[in-house]
This record gives sequence, C-alpha cells and structure tokens, in this order.
Amino acid sequence: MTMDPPEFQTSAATAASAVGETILADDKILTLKRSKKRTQGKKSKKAKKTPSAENEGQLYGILDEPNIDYVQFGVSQRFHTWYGTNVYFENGTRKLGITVEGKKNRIKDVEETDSEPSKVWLDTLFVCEYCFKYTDDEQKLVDHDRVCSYKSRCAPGRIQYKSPEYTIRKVKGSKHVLFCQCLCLFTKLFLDNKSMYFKVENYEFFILYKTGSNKPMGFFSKDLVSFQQNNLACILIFPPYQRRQLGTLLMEFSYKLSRAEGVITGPELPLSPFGLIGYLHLWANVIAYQLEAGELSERAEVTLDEISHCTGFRINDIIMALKYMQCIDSDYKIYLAHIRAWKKKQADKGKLGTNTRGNMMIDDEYLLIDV
Ligand SMILES: CC(=O)SCCNC(=O)CCNC(=O)[C@H](O)C(C)(C)COP(=O)(O)OP(=O)(O)OC[C@H]1O[C@@H](n2cnc3c(N)ncnc32)[C@H](O)[C@@H]1OP(=O)(O)O
Repeated sequence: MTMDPPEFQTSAATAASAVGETILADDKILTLKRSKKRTQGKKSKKAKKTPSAENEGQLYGILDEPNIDYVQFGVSQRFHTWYGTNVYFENGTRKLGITVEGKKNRIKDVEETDSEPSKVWLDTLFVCEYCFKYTDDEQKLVDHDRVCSYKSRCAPGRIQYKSPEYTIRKVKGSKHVLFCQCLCLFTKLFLDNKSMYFKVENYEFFILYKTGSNKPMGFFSKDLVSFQQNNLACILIFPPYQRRQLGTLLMEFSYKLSRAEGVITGPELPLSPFGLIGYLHLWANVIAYQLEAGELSERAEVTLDEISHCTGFRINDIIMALKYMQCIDSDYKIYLAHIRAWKKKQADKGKLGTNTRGNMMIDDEYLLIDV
C-alpha cells in the first residue's frame, strides 16, 4: 500500500519576519478560540492582497477558506479543518492526489461551468492517525488501519525524551520522507501561515507520543540549518489533544535542545496567534520562576541580558513576555514586585506554573537528547 504526495515544489523559502510589539491582552486570548478558524477565511478574503502575498499563498497552497470540511482522523475521530489548502489536490484541480490505495481519485464532480463553484472541494478527508496517509474513502482507511506498519511496528525515529507519560522521538525528514511529507500536508489544515510541506529532508521532526503508544499527538519541526538558529520551525498539537499542556511540553523541549547546543534562540517568526499565546505562557512562567525562586531570585535588579542568559530565551521574546505580564516599562525597567503579583494571580486562577526546578512539563531526568 503506497502513496506518493502531490508533486512538491522545490523552493524551500521560509519567512522570518518580526512578530512586532503585539501583545494579546488576557480578554483577547479568551475570545481567540471562538473567533478563529472558519471565520478567518472571510477576513482574509476581504483583505487586499499584494502580488507577493498572492505568490506566497500559491507557493504554500494557502486558500482563503477551508475547502475540506472534515477530517476523519483514524477510524474514530472526526473534526472540522481550520484552513483551506490546495496541497492535497492535483495541480490546478479539485482531484485529491494519490491516495492510500495508490490510485488517483476524483473526489467531487465539480461542475466547472457553475458560476459559483462550491467552496467545499471535499466533504471528508480520511487520514491515518499513525502515518498520515490519506484517502477520500472511509472503507479504505478502515482497511489501511488494519495493516498500517506505523501502527503495528515500532514508531519511527530515536527517542529523545521518555517519561512514564510522554515520549518524544526525533525523525529525520531525509529518512522517513513520506511520513514527514504526509505529516506536513496534514499540518496545512490547521496552520495557515507558511508551514512547509516540501523539502522535508531539510528538517528533523520531533514527534510526541503517549509513552507506550504509536499514535502521534503532535510534533514540531526544526531546520537542520537555520541562519537565525531557530530551535523550532513549526509546531502543531493535533486538535483532539489540544489544551492539555502538550504544546507547552514540546516548546519547552525545543529549548532543552537549544540549551544542549549552547545557543540562545527561539521559534521561527512570525508566530500564529495560537503559537504566540502558547509561547507567552511558557516564557512568562519560566521568567517568573527564575526571578522569584531561581538563579536570579537574590537580585534586587536584573537586566534583559541576564534573563536571556539564564533562560536561553531571546531578548525580544523576553520583552514580549514581560509586556504581557505588565512587568516592564517603556525604558525596559523590570518591576520584580509586579512579577510576584502576576504569579500569584496565575496561581489563584489555578493555572499551571513551573515546578521547583523551573520546568513546566519536561522532567530533566527523562531527557535522552543526542546533539
Ligand atoms: C512557530 C510556529 O509554528 S507558530 C504556529 C503555532 N501552531 C499553530 O498555530 C497550529 C495550531 N495550534 C496548535 O497546534 C496549538 O494551539 C499550539 C501548538 C499552538 C498550542 O498547543 P496546546 O497543547 O493546545 O497548548 P497548551 O495546552 O500547552 O496551552 C498552553 C497555554 O496557551 C494558551 N492557549 C493555548 N491554546 C489556547 C486557546 N485555544 N485559547 C486560549 N488560550 C490558549 C493558554 O494560556 C494555555 O494555558 P492554560 O491551558 O493553562 O490556560
């Protein structure tokens, strides 16, 4: 049972523009979930596109609106897609690329003469939750699920973290090309910015599993060579597993990698709104720990450089986090008393903080990083 992804484009350009000074206020964060996803397309349709934005949209397969209505993820989980993408379809058509059966399938009889063709190209995309191969036919997915080698054999890659709860495996894009390509295609359904789906050999992928299971719950990719030395290119926690602190776990792990490499770094920019709020959550908690109970706790005053050295976070990211916590003024003076107040407020809300070693989700004793 084989499947080749659609023809991949050859340019591997990735954009890294500044996030700027945007800080999401707490009340905005709470509305994020409701306002995002399928309304997103309407907004971007109205927005006037520059020619280069058009070209980038084409390069990355971005469409204005979701064109696949649902994903059936494995035999039992079904949910809406968030964003539109043409990367699953043959060039310039609404035909799905090659499926798990290795046959080209016509998905929907599109009346090309329709004055307004349907926005939904495909009602349901059936995706294997172990290897991310896809089809438009439910029975084919059921049949595939019985024989999927990623389900029955050992998961791919080398273990880099193994706690009683979670395992993270490093998978080389150059070695598991099809698995990584299919994973990247799947990501396009939930991330509209320029997530990469070609040239997977330029990346390594860190895949998250529940320990003892072969079922991926999320992942992040990392450039093998990054001029900005980013420690993470793209992150996704699959929708059924979101809001369980798993994004935090992977983000935290990405810093463990860069600390092992001895670099001060951070994720590739720009961040999506979810990426931004996820990172602010991690940065703020780790900084608060270091200033309150960690290496910098004895200090009456601290500089951004010192925080960066101690946490491994970039200075711009630290500034964003401190602004989000409302603990820094326009002259970059840091107010330690405000940090204590922020921490107390978080604890009162029952939010997860760091443990006594300054980690949120990762337990250092289970790290098995090879760099
Ligand atoms: C560099 C880049 O790749 S940027 C692109 C980032 N990726 C995406 O946007 C893809 C789609 N989104 C996702 O996959 C996920 O939302 C991720 C990876 C960003 C976060 O993963 P999750 O496991 O859901 O986040 P996690 O449970 O760790 O949340 C941490 C905190 O972030 C905030 N947060 C996360 N999701 C949400 C949300 N939907 N609404 C409001 N706040 C949120 C909360 O403060 C949360 O802490 P809390 O639950 O204690 O309130």
